[in-house]
Amino acid sequence: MEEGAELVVEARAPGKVILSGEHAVVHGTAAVAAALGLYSTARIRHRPLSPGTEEFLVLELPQLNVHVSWSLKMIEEILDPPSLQYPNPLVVKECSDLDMTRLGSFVVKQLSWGAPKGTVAAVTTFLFLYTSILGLQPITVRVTSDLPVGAGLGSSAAYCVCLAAALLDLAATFDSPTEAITTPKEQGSQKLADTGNWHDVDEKNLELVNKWAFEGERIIHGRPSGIDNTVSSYGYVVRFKQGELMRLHSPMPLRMLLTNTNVGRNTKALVAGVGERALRHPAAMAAIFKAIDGIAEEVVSILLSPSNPGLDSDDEHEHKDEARSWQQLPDECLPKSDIASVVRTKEEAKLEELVEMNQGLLQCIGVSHVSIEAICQITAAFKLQSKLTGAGGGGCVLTLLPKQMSSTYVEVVKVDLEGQGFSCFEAAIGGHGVQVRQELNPDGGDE
Ligand SMILES: Nc1ncnc2c1ncn2[C@@H]1O[C@H](COP(=O)(O)OP(=O)(O)O)[C@@H](O)[C@H]1O
Ligand SMILES: C[C@@](O)(CCOP(=O)(O)O)CC(=O)O
Ligand SMILES: [Mg+2]
Repeated sequence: MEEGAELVVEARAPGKVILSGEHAVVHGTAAVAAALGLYSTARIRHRPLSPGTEEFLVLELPQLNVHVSWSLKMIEEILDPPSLQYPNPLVVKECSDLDMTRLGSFVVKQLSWGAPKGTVAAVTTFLFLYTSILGLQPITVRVTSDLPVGAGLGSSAAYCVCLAAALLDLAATFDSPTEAITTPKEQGSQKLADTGNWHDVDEKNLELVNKWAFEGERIIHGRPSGIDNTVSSYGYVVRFKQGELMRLHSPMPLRMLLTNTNVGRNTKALVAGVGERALRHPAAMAAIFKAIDGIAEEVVSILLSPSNPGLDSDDEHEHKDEARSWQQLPDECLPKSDIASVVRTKEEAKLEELVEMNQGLLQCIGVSHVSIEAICQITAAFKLQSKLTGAGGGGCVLTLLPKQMSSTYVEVVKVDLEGQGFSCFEAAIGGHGVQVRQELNPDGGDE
Protein backbone atom coordinates (compact mmCIF):
# COMPACT_ATOMS: atom_id res chain seq x y z
CA MET A 1 0.00 0.00 0.00
CA GLU A 2 1.39 3.41 -0.96
CA GLU A 3 2.18 6.05 1.63
CA GLY A 4 -0.72 8.46 2.00
CA ALA A 5 -3.27 5.98 0.64
CA GLU A 6 -6.05 4.95 3.00
CA LEU A 7 -7.55 1.48 3.21
CA VAL A 8 -11.09 1.19 4.54
CA VAL A 9 -12.43 -2.20 5.62
CA GLU A 10 -16.04 -2.60 6.68
CA ALA A 11 -17.97 -5.55 8.06
CA ARG A 12 -21.65 -5.68 8.92
CA ALA A 13 -23.35 -8.31 11.05
CA PRO A 14 -27.07 -8.77 11.74
CA GLY A 15 -28.90 -8.89 15.04
CA LYS A 16 -31.22 -11.80 15.80
CA VAL A 17 -34.50 -12.92 17.26
CA ILE A 18 -34.73 -16.08 19.33
CA LEU A 19 -37.95 -17.85 18.41
CA SER A 20 -37.59 -20.40 21.13
CA GLY A 21 -35.10 -21.61 23.72
CA GLU A 22 -33.27 -18.58 25.17
CA HIS A 23 -31.60 -19.12 28.54
CA ALA A 24 -32.23 -22.87 28.47
CA VAL A 25 -29.76 -23.00 25.54
CA VAL A 26 -27.03 -21.82 27.94
CA HIS A 27 -27.77 -25.03 29.89
CA GLY A 28 -27.41 -27.27 26.85
CA THR A 29 -30.89 -27.44 25.31
CA ALA A 30 -31.96 -26.65 21.73
CA ALA A 31 -32.94 -23.16 20.57
CA VAL A 32 -34.11 -21.64 17.29
CA ALA A 33 -33.01 -18.19 16.14
CA ALA A 34 -33.21 -16.10 12.99
CA ALA A 35 -31.09 -13.24 11.67
CA LEU A 36 -32.75 -9.85 11.76
CA GLY A 37 -32.47 -7.30 8.94
CA LEU A 38 -30.83 -4.76 11.29
CA TYR A 39 -27.03 -4.51 11.37
CA SER A 40 -24.01 -3.42 13.34
CA THR A 41 -21.18 -2.15 11.17
CA ALA A 42 -17.48 -1.88 12.00
CA ARG A 43 -15.53 0.53 9.80
CA ILE A 44 -11.74 0.40 10.06
CA ARG A 45 -9.49 2.99 8.42
CA HIS A 46 -5.76 2.39 8.02
CA ARG A 47 -3.24 4.81 6.56
CA PRO A 48 0.49 3.96 6.70
CA LEU A 49 2.52 6.87 8.09
CA SER A 50 6.04 7.96 7.29
CA PRO A 51 8.67 6.44 9.64
CA GLY A 52 9.12 8.29 12.91
CA THR A 53 5.54 9.62 13.04
CA GLU A 54 3.70 8.74 16.23
CA GLU A 55 1.02 6.13 15.56
CA PHE A 56 -2.42 5.97 17.17
CA LEU A 57 -5.30 3.62 17.75
CA VAL A 58 -8.65 5.43 17.71
CA LEU A 59 -11.92 3.84 18.83
CA GLU A 60 -15.33 5.44 18.27
CA LEU A 61 -18.49 3.85 19.66
CA PRO A 62 -21.05 6.63 19.15
CA GLN A 63 -23.92 4.66 20.73
CA LEU A 64 -21.98 4.45 23.98
CA ASN A 65 -20.49 7.97 23.72
CA VAL A 66 -17.01 6.51 23.48
CA HIS A 67 -14.29 8.34 21.55
CA VAL A 68 -10.82 7.33 22.69
CA SER A 69 -7.39 7.67 21.16
CA TRP A 70 -4.24 5.94 22.40
CA SER A 71 -0.69 6.13 21.14
CA LEU A 72 0.42 2.61 20.20
CA LYS A 73 3.44 3.04 22.50
CA MET A 74 1.08 3.47 25.43
CA ILE A 75 -0.84 0.31 24.61
CA GLU A 76 2.39 -1.62 24.13
CA GLU A 77 3.69 -0.56 27.54
CA ILE A 78 0.51 -1.28 29.43
CA LEU A 79 -0.59 -4.53 27.85
CA ASP A 80 1.11 -7.89 27.79
CA PRO A 81 3.99 -7.56 25.26
CA PRO A 82 4.41 -11.21 24.15
CA SER A 83 0.80 -11.68 23.06
CA LEU A 84 0.90 -8.32 21.31
CA GLN A 85 4.08 -9.10 19.44
CA TYR A 86 2.70 -12.31 18.03
CA PRO A 87 -0.95 -11.82 17.17
CA ASN A 88 -2.27 -14.85 15.36
CA PRO A 89 -5.61 -14.41 13.63
CA LEU A 90 -5.78 -18.14 12.82
CA VAL A 91 -5.45 -19.37 16.39
CA VAL A 92 -8.51 -18.39 18.41
CA LYS A 93 -7.64 -17.89 22.05
CA GLU A 94 -9.66 -17.21 25.17
CA CYS A 95 -9.27 -13.97 27.04
CA SER A 96 -7.61 -15.33 30.19
CA ASP A 97 -8.67 -14.03 33.61
CA LEU A 98 -5.32 -12.28 33.82
CA ASP A 99 -5.75 -10.54 30.45
CA MET A 100 -9.33 -9.64 31.33
CA THR A 101 -8.19 -7.98 34.58
CA ARG A 102 -5.28 -6.22 32.90
CA LEU A 103 -7.38 -4.95 29.98
CA GLY A 104 -10.38 -4.12 32.18
CA SER A 105 -8.42 -1.99 34.65
CA PHE A 106 -6.66 -0.18 31.79
CA VAL A 107 -10.05 0.59 30.21
CA VAL A 108 -11.61 1.79 33.48
CA LYS A 109 -8.75 4.31 33.87
CA GLN A 110 -9.11 5.47 30.27
CA LEU A 111 -12.86 6.09 30.31
CA SER A 112 -14.53 8.92 32.13
CA TRP A 113 -15.27 8.25 35.82
CA GLY A 114 -18.34 6.06 36.42
CA ALA A 115 -18.53 4.67 32.87
CA PRO A 116 -21.24 1.97 32.77
CA LYS A 117 -20.10 -1.66 32.97
CA GLY A 118 -21.43 -2.28 29.46
CA THR A 119 -19.17 0.44 28.09
CA VAL A 120 -16.14 -0.97 29.89
CA ALA A 121 -17.03 -4.42 28.50
CA ALA A 122 -17.38 -3.11 24.93
CA VAL A 123 -13.98 -1.37 24.99
CA THR A 124 -12.29 -4.33 26.72
CA THR A 125 -13.73 -6.69 24.10
CA PHE A 126 -12.48 -4.45 21.33
CA LEU A 127 -8.94 -4.30 22.78
CA PHE A 128 -8.86 -8.08 23.19
CA LEU A 129 -9.93 -8.72 19.58
CA TYR A 130 -7.67 -5.98 18.21
CA THR A 131 -4.49 -7.08 19.97
CA SER A 132 -5.11 -10.80 19.36
CA ILE A 133 -6.07 -10.60 15.69
CA LEU A 134 -4.18 -7.60 14.37
CA GLY A 135 -1.53 -6.62 16.91
CA LEU A 136 -0.31 -3.06 17.12
CA GLN A 137 -1.43 -1.39 13.89
CA PRO A 138 -2.45 2.26 13.63
CA ILE A 139 -6.14 2.23 12.79
CA THR A 140 -9.32 4.16 13.41
CA VAL A 141 -12.31 1.97 14.26
CA ARG A 142 -15.92 3.09 14.37
CA VAL A 143 -18.80 0.77 15.23
CA THR A 144 -22.36 1.90 14.53
CA SER A 145 -25.60 -0.06 14.70
CA ASP A 146 -29.26 -0.06 13.65
CA LEU A 147 -29.94 -2.27 16.67
CA PRO A 148 -31.07 -1.03 20.05
CA VAL A 149 -28.27 -1.85 22.50
CA GLY A 150 -29.24 -4.15 25.39
CA ALA A 151 -32.75 -4.96 24.13
CA GLY A 152 -32.52 -8.69 23.42
CA LEU A 153 -31.82 -8.40 19.69
CA GLY A 154 -28.23 -9.58 19.93
CA SER A 155 -26.41 -6.26 19.63
CA SER A 156 -23.50 -7.64 21.67
CA ALA A 157 -23.02 -10.54 19.27
CA ALA A 158 -23.40 -8.34 16.18
CA TYR A 159 -20.77 -6.00 17.70
CA CYS A 160 -18.33 -8.90 18.21
CA VAL A 161 -19.01 -10.48 14.81
CA CYS A 162 -18.58 -7.27 12.78
CA LEU A 163 -15.41 -6.36 14.70
CA ALA A 164 -13.90 -9.83 14.33
CA ALA A 165 -14.68 -9.93 10.60
CA ALA A 166 -13.30 -6.46 9.87
CA LEU A 167 -10.12 -7.12 11.90
CA LEU A 168 -9.58 -10.49 10.20
CA ASP A 169 -10.06 -8.98 6.76
CA LEU A 170 -7.55 -6.25 7.54
CA ALA A 171 -5.10 -8.74 9.08
CA ALA A 172 -5.16 -10.65 5.79
CA THR A 173 -4.20 -7.49 3.94
CA PHE A 174 -1.09 -7.16 6.13
CA ASP A 175 0.50 -10.32 4.69
CA SER A 176 -0.59 -12.45 7.59
CA PRO A 177 -1.16 -16.17 6.99
CA THR A 178 -4.92 -15.59 6.54
CA GLU A 179 -6.44 -15.00 3.14
CA ALA A 180 -8.52 -11.84 2.77
CA ILE A 181 -11.78 -13.19 4.07
CA THR A 182 -13.96 -11.97 1.29
CA THR A 183 -12.86 -9.04 -0.69
CA PRO A 184 -10.94 -9.69 -3.88
CA LYS A 185 -7.99 -7.27 -3.91
CA GLU A 186 -8.79 -5.90 -7.37
CA GLN A 187 -12.13 -4.66 -6.07
CA GLY A 188 -10.42 -2.68 -3.34
CA SER A 189 -10.43 0.48 -5.40
CA GLN A 190 -14.19 0.54 -5.86
CA LYS A 191 -16.04 3.28 -4.03
CA LEU A 192 -18.11 2.00 -1.12
CA ALA A 193 -21.74 2.64 -1.91
CA ASP A 194 -24.07 2.53 1.05
CA THR A 195 -25.89 -0.47 -0.26
CA GLY A 196 -23.39 -2.14 -2.55
CA ASN A 197 -20.21 -4.17 -2.77
CA TRP A 198 -20.92 -6.38 0.23
CA HIS A 199 -19.37 -9.85 0.01
CA ASP A 200 -20.45 -12.92 1.90
CA VAL A 201 -17.76 -14.64 3.95
CA ASP A 202 -16.78 -18.15 2.87
CA GLU A 203 -17.45 -21.15 5.09
CA LYS A 204 -13.88 -21.55 6.43
CA ASN A 205 -13.60 -17.92 7.41
CA LEU A 206 -17.14 -17.84 8.83
CA GLU A 207 -16.01 -20.42 11.35
CA LEU A 208 -13.02 -18.26 12.30
CA VAL A 209 -15.12 -15.08 12.61
CA ASN A 210 -17.68 -16.96 14.69
CA LYS A 211 -15.06 -18.38 17.08
CA TRP A 212 -13.40 -15.00 17.68
CA ALA A 213 -16.82 -13.38 18.15
CA PHE A 214 -17.71 -16.03 20.74
CA GLU A 215 -14.60 -15.08 22.72
CA GLY A 216 -15.76 -11.46 22.54
CA GLU A 217 -19.26 -12.42 23.72
CA ARG A 218 -17.66 -14.18 26.70
CA ILE A 219 -16.18 -10.87 27.82
CA ILE A 220 -19.56 -9.09 27.53
CA HIS A 221 -21.89 -11.91 28.69
CA GLY A 222 -19.84 -14.05 31.02
CA ARG A 223 -21.48 -17.30 29.94
CA PRO A 224 -22.89 -17.10 26.39
CA SER A 225 -24.31 -20.20 24.71
CA GLY A 226 -22.92 -19.08 21.34
CA ILE A 227 -26.30 -18.93 19.59
CA ASP A 228 -26.23 -15.16 19.06
CA ASN A 229 -22.77 -14.95 17.47
CA THR A 230 -23.55 -18.06 15.39
CA VAL A 231 -26.75 -16.69 13.87
CA SER A 232 -25.13 -13.27 13.38
CA SER A 233 -22.22 -14.93 11.53
CA TYR A 234 -24.13 -17.51 9.48
CA GLY A 235 -27.45 -15.69 9.08
CA TYR A 236 -30.80 -17.27 8.08
CA VAL A 237 -32.69 -19.49 10.54
CA VAL A 238 -30.71 -21.85 12.74
CA ARG A 239 -31.23 -24.55 15.34
CA PHE A 240 -28.46 -24.45 17.91
CA LYS A 241 -27.67 -26.97 20.61
CA GLN A 242 -24.47 -27.43 22.65
CA GLY A 243 -22.36 -25.46 20.18
CA GLU A 244 -23.74 -27.33 17.14
CA LEU A 245 -25.36 -25.37 14.35
CA MET A 246 -28.05 -26.71 12.02
CA ARG A 247 -29.23 -24.39 9.25
CA LEU A 248 -32.98 -24.59 8.73
CA HIS A 249 -34.04 -24.06 5.15
CA SER A 250 -37.61 -23.45 6.14
CA PRO A 251 -40.35 -23.04 3.56
CA MET A 252 -42.43 -21.21 6.18
CA PRO A 253 -42.29 -17.42 5.93
CA LEU A 254 -41.87 -15.94 9.39
CA ARG A 255 -43.71 -12.77 10.12
CA MET A 256 -43.56 -11.02 13.45
CA LEU A 257 -44.01 -7.71 15.16
CA LEU A 258 -41.23 -6.62 17.51
CA THR A 259 -42.06 -4.42 20.46
CA ASN A 260 -39.44 -2.76 22.61
CA THR A 261 -40.51 -2.39 26.23
CA ASN A 262 -37.83 0.34 26.45
CA VAL A 263 -36.88 -1.18 29.79
CA GLY A 264 -33.10 -1.50 29.98
CA ARG A 265 -31.48 -4.71 31.15
CA ASN A 266 -28.25 -6.58 30.94
CA THR A 267 -27.82 -10.08 29.56
CA LYS A 268 -24.88 -10.94 31.82
CA ALA A 269 -26.92 -10.33 35.00
CA LEU A 270 -29.99 -12.19 33.69
CA VAL A 271 -27.99 -15.25 32.59
CA ALA A 272 -26.23 -15.30 35.97
CA GLY A 273 -29.62 -15.02 37.75
CA VAL A 274 -30.98 -18.07 35.91
CA GLY A 275 -27.80 -19.98 36.77
CA GLU A 276 -28.26 -19.16 40.45
CA ARG A 277 -31.92 -20.24 40.38
CA ALA A 278 -30.82 -23.51 38.77
CA LEU A 279 -28.40 -24.06 41.65
CA ARG A 280 -31.15 -23.41 44.22
CA HIS A 281 -33.74 -25.64 42.51
CA PRO A 282 -31.84 -28.10 40.32
CA ALA A 283 -34.61 -30.64 39.70
CA ALA A 284 -37.37 -28.11 38.98
CA MET A 285 -35.16 -26.02 36.71
CA ALA A 286 -33.91 -29.10 34.84
CA ALA A 287 -37.55 -30.03 34.16
CA ILE A 288 -38.28 -26.54 32.83
CA PHE A 289 -35.19 -26.60 30.60
CA LYS A 290 -36.32 -29.99 29.28
CA ALA A 291 -39.76 -28.59 28.49
CA ILE A 292 -38.18 -25.64 26.65
CA ASP A 293 -36.02 -28.11 24.72
CA GLY A 294 -39.18 -29.96 23.67
CA ILE A 295 -40.77 -26.71 22.51
CA ALA A 296 -37.69 -25.71 20.48
CA GLU A 297 -37.53 -29.14 18.79
CA GLU A 298 -41.21 -28.90 17.90
CA VAL A 299 -40.64 -25.42 16.46
CA VAL A 300 -37.87 -26.93 14.30
CA SER A 301 -40.13 -29.65 12.98
CA ILE A 302 -42.92 -27.17 12.21
CA LEU A 303 -40.52 -24.88 10.36
CA LEU A 304 -39.27 -27.83 8.32
CA SER A 305 -42.71 -29.30 7.73
CA PRO A 306 -43.32 -29.86 4.00
CA SER A 307 -47.01 -28.93 4.37
CA ASN A 308 -45.85 -25.33 4.88
CA PRO A 309 -46.63 -22.65 3.88
CA GLY A 310 -49.89 -21.30 2.56
CA LEU A 311 -53.60 -21.57 2.82
CA ASP A 312 -56.10 -23.51 0.84
CA SER A 313 -58.36 -21.64 -1.54
CA ASP A 314 -61.26 -21.33 0.95
CA ASP A 315 -58.93 -19.68 3.43
CA GLU A 316 -57.88 -17.16 0.80
CA HIS A 317 -61.49 -16.17 0.19
CA GLU A 318 -61.96 -15.71 3.89
CA HIS A 319 -58.94 -13.39 3.99
CA LYS A 320 -60.27 -11.25 1.13
CA ASP A 321 -63.63 -10.90 2.93
CA GLU A 322 -61.83 -9.84 6.07
CA ALA A 323 -59.94 -7.15 4.14
CA ARG A 324 -63.11 -5.89 2.43
CA SER A 325 -65.14 -5.62 5.59
CA TRP A 326 -62.36 -3.62 7.20
CA GLN A 327 -62.43 -1.11 4.31
CA GLN A 328 -66.07 -0.40 5.08
CA LEU A 329 -65.65 0.25 8.79
CA PRO A 330 -64.53 3.49 10.41
CA ASP A 331 -61.47 2.98 12.67
CA GLU A 332 -63.26 3.06 15.98
CA CYS A 333 -65.69 0.34 14.86
CA LEU A 334 -63.10 -2.35 14.19
CA PRO A 335 -63.82 -4.98 16.81
CA LYS A 336 -60.88 -6.89 18.29
CA SER A 337 -62.69 -10.07 17.44
CA ASP A 338 -62.31 -9.33 13.69
CA ILE A 339 -58.56 -9.36 14.11
CA ALA A 340 -58.75 -12.37 16.38
CA SER A 341 -60.56 -14.32 13.69
CA VAL A 342 -57.88 -13.84 11.02
CA VAL A 343 -57.31 -17.25 9.54
CA ARG A 344 -54.19 -19.27 10.42
CA THR A 345 -52.57 -22.28 8.83
CA LYS A 346 -52.32 -25.34 11.08
CA GLU A 347 -48.59 -24.69 11.44
CA GLU A 348 -49.10 -21.08 12.42
CA ALA A 349 -51.62 -22.08 15.07
CA LYS A 350 -49.18 -24.65 16.50
CA LEU A 351 -46.35 -22.13 16.57
CA GLU A 352 -48.56 -19.65 18.39
CA GLU A 353 -49.35 -22.18 21.07
CA LEU A 354 -45.66 -23.00 21.49
CA VAL A 355 -44.83 -19.29 21.81
CA GLU A 356 -47.42 -18.98 24.56
CA MET A 357 -45.98 -22.01 26.39
CA ASN A 358 -42.39 -20.80 26.00
CA GLN A 359 -43.30 -17.40 27.48
CA GLY A 360 -44.92 -19.12 30.49
CA LEU A 361 -41.74 -21.10 31.12
CA LEU A 362 -39.54 -18.02 30.76
CA GLN A 363 -41.67 -16.40 33.43
CA CYS A 364 -41.06 -19.47 35.65
CA ILE A 365 -37.29 -19.10 35.36
CA GLY A 366 -37.53 -15.47 36.43
CA VAL A 367 -36.68 -13.51 33.29
CA SER A 368 -40.02 -11.92 32.43
CA HIS A 369 -40.98 -8.40 33.51
CA VAL A 370 -44.21 -6.47 34.10
CA SER A 371 -43.67 -4.59 30.82
CA ILE A 372 -43.30 -7.90 28.95
CA GLU A 373 -46.44 -9.29 30.59
CA ALA A 374 -48.32 -6.11 29.65
CA ILE A 375 -47.39 -6.57 25.97
CA CYS A 376 -48.42 -10.24 26.09
CA GLN A 377 -51.81 -9.21 27.50
CA ILE A 378 -52.38 -6.47 24.95
CA THR A 379 -51.66 -8.78 22.03
CA ALA A 380 -53.64 -11.66 23.59
CA ALA A 381 -56.73 -9.44 23.33
CA PHE A 382 -56.26 -9.79 19.55
CA LYS A 383 -55.60 -13.56 19.96
CA LEU A 384 -51.96 -12.93 19.02
CA GLN A 385 -49.22 -14.74 20.96
CA SER A 386 -46.10 -13.02 22.23
CA LYS A 387 -42.95 -13.93 24.09
CA LEU A 388 -39.83 -12.14 25.23
CA THR A 389 -36.85 -12.64 22.94
CA GLY A 390 -33.24 -12.68 24.11
CA ALA A 391 -32.44 -12.38 27.78
CA GLY A 392 -35.73 -10.73 28.86
CA GLY A 393 -36.04 -8.62 32.02
CA GLY A 394 -37.26 -5.85 29.68
CA GLY A 395 -35.92 -5.49 26.14
CA CYS A 396 -37.94 -6.73 23.17
CA VAL A 397 -40.99 -8.94 22.79
CA LEU A 398 -41.91 -10.77 19.59
CA THR A 399 -45.51 -11.28 18.45
CA LEU A 400 -46.24 -13.85 15.77
CA LEU A 401 -48.32 -12.45 12.92
CA PRO A 402 -50.36 -14.83 10.77
CA LYS A 403 -49.35 -14.54 7.14
CA GLN A 404 -52.89 -13.59 6.21
CA MET A 405 -53.18 -10.71 8.68
CA SER A 406 -53.51 -7.48 6.73
CA SER A 407 -51.09 -4.65 7.44
CA THR A 408 -54.08 -2.50 8.40
CA TYR A 409 -54.84 -4.94 11.20
CA VAL A 410 -51.20 -4.87 12.31
CA GLU A 411 -51.45 -1.09 12.55
CA VAL A 412 -54.45 -1.44 14.86
CA VAL A 413 -52.44 -3.68 17.21
CA LYS A 414 -49.51 -1.25 17.09
CA VAL A 415 -51.76 1.64 18.11
CA ASP A 416 -52.71 -0.21 21.30
CA LEU A 417 -49.08 -1.08 22.10
CA GLU A 418 -47.66 2.34 21.31
CA GLY A 419 -50.48 3.92 23.32
CA GLN A 420 -48.91 2.24 26.37
CA GLY A 421 -45.48 3.74 25.62
CA PHE A 422 -43.95 0.77 23.81
CA SER A 423 -42.16 1.05 20.44
CA CYS A 424 -43.14 -1.33 17.65
CA PHE A 425 -41.35 -2.28 14.46
CA GLU A 426 -41.36 -4.98 11.82
CA ALA A 427 -38.00 -6.16 10.43
CA ALA A 428 -36.94 -8.69 7.83
CA ILE A 429 -36.36 -12.12 9.39
CA GLY A 430 -33.96 -14.83 8.21
CA GLY A 431 -31.62 -12.79 6.00
CA HIS A 432 -27.88 -13.18 5.39
CA GLY A 433 -25.14 -13.22 7.99
CA VAL A 434 -21.89 -11.26 8.21
CA GLN A 435 -20.57 -9.48 5.12
CA VAL A 436 -17.39 -7.53 4.34
CA ARG A 437 -16.20 -4.92 1.85
CA GLN A 438 -13.02 -2.90 1.22
CA GLU A 439 -12.13 0.40 -0.39
CA LEU A 440 -8.74 1.89 -1.22
CA ASN A 441 -8.54 5.68 -1.36
CA PRO A 442 -5.25 6.39 -3.20
CA ASP A 443 -5.12 10.02 -1.99
CA GLY A 444 -6.06 9.23 1.61
CA GLY A 445 -9.47 9.66 3.25
CA ASP A 446 -11.05 13.00 3.89
CA GLU A 447 -12.51 12.11 7.32
N1 LIG B 1 -22.99 -0.66 18.76
C1 LIG B 1 -22.33 -0.97 19.88
N2 LIG B 1 -21.28 -0.25 20.28
C2 LIG B 1 -20.61 -0.60 21.39
N3 LIG B 1 -20.93 -1.63 22.20
C3 LIG B 1 -21.98 -2.37 21.86
C4 LIG B 1 -22.74 -2.08 20.70
N4 LIG B 1 -23.73 -2.98 20.62
C5 LIG B 1 -23.58 -3.78 21.69
N5 LIG B 1 -22.55 -3.44 22.45
C6 LIG B 1 -22.09 -4.11 23.70
O1 LIG B 1 -23.09 -5.08 24.03
C7 LIG B 1 -23.70 -4.76 25.31
C8 LIG B 1 -25.18 -5.10 25.27
O2 LIG B 1 -25.27 -6.50 25.21
P1 LIG B 1 -26.40 -7.35 25.89
O3 LIG B 1 -26.60 -6.93 27.31
O4 LIG B 1 -26.04 -8.73 25.64
O5 LIG B 1 -27.73 -6.96 25.08
P2 LIG B 1 -28.13 -7.32 23.58
O6 LIG B 1 -27.09 -8.22 23.03
O7 LIG B 1 -29.44 -7.98 23.71
O8 LIG B 1 -28.28 -6.02 22.87
C9 LIG B 1 -23.41 -3.27 25.51
O9 LIG B 1 -23.42 -2.91 26.88
C10 LIG B 1 -22.01 -3.17 24.89
O10 LIG B 1 -21.06 -3.69 25.78
C1 LIG C 1 -30.25 -15.39 27.20
C2 LIG C 1 -29.48 -15.88 25.98
O1 LIG C 1 -30.01 -17.15 25.62
C3 LIG C 1 -29.65 -14.93 24.80
C4 LIG C 1 -29.20 -13.52 25.09
O2 LIG C 1 -29.48 -12.67 23.99
P1 LIG C 1 -29.37 -11.09 24.15
O3 LIG C 1 -28.00 -10.76 24.59
O4 LIG C 1 -30.39 -10.64 25.16
O5 LIG C 1 -29.65 -10.52 22.77
C5 LIG C 1 -28.01 -16.04 26.37
C6 LIG C 1 -27.20 -16.89 25.42
O6 LIG C 1 -27.73 -17.80 24.77
O7 LIG C 1 -26.00 -16.67 25.34
MG1 LIG D 1 -26.22 -9.93 23.95
